[in-house]
Amino acid sequence: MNRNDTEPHIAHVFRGTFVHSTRQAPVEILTNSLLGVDDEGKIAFIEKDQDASRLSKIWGFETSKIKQLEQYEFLMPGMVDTHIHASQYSYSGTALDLPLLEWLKTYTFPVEAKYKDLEFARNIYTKVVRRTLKNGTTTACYFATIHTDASLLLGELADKLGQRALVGKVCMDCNPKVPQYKESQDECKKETDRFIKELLKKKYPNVKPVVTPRFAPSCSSALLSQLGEIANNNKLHIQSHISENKEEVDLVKKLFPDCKSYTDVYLKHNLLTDRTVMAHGCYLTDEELETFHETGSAISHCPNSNISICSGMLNVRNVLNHKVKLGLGTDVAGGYSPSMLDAMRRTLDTSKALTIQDPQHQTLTFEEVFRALHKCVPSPSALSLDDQIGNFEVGKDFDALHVNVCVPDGPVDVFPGEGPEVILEKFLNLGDDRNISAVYVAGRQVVPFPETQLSVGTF
Ligand SMILES: O=c1[nH]c(=O)c2nc[nH]c2[nH]1
Ligand SMILES: [Zn+2]
Repeated sequence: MNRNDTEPHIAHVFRGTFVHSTRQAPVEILTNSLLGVDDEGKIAFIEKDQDASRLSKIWGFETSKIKQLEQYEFLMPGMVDTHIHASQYSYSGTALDLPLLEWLKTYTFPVEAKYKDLEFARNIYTKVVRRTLKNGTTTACYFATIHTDASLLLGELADKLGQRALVGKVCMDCNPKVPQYKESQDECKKETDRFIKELLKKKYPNVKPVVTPRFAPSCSSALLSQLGEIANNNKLHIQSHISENKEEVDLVKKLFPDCKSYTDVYLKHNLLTDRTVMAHGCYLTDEELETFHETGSAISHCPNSNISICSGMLNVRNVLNHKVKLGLGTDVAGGYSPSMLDAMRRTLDTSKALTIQDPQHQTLTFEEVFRALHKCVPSPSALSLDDQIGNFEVGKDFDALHVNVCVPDGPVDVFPGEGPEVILEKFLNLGDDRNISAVYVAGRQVVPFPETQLSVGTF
């Protein structure tokens, strides 16, 4: 068959093992298969077929260009961090000794205030995008700070380094404990409008704005309403925090006495939509989870943070039983690790801790958590990007990790007779960035970093 010049051409063909989630199965492993990516970065074919010459004729590629994956190598979809504070990356791994509200006042707000300085912002934002990409995060849902220009810079860096991202300029007009770190309601509205307009004007293919009220305690009711209106008028994503710790839940009750729950605060301000991602949710009641289900809003489970600053333990099984969309988040820097593999492990640990407390609790399986790593079907994904990413279906963007479980001096040992299921489980439980040989976003190889990007910032 002759292919028309206007049709996409094949940019990459891989042969070997591909692991992903489908509507039917949380883990599907295809061995001895071929996966082709076109020059628009989309998956052109994935076939369990040794007949490369037939496919090469149909698609017009040379079989000599096929990249062969070896015994301990596989491709899996890129991981999606549904909640990460790019602005807190500089102190990740430290400052984990206070509960949420004290932690915000003591560590977080003073650091975030520094992002007025664009050179400071450039250095940290470059590092967080690179670190997360290297660890296999192909999509990140970022909180920046209240500063519009630094938030735009984060979008520019994600685009340049090749990460898919939702970027949020943080909105907060109440901060009695650190009053110098906030804006007026009017500034929040104007700056959010400017942020959205300028970011969209850049036409970055994979970087979009997300409307970001920090959380109910730092926003007036008037600001929440305005942000709901902006998000709904422009069909934008929304991100915030909800029910992370008990003191915060009590504070919200006092601040919003007319709302029957924390969820009701966001519902009343039109902030719960099928493009909303709320982080934590440890103390949501069944009734609140029903509201999440009805509105199509998602929860970002951030287990490292939940444990590190002693916030609580989200019962993910209960969330799934309510058919609420669920993603995983690192929540750097309340969570100390920027790695989504860590988020997966902490998710399993928390689920097991809940089973220790209550043997009736149905522990999550590693397969279920694997699905949550890249937000796949059956329910629309936490970030509602399912038609575009999440697995290796034909037509989706090729966001993928090339994993090699057996690298010299790596963290994983393999033994004879171990098949792809074992190799996958070992990578998920024991692997790290040394096992991620390459990262692709929309077909573009973004890790290893190109030589031109090897030098980073000044400090
Ligand atoms: O873990 C968190 N990190 C934050 O920065 C934050 N702000 C409000 N609530 C929060 N929770
Ligand atoms: Zn957070």
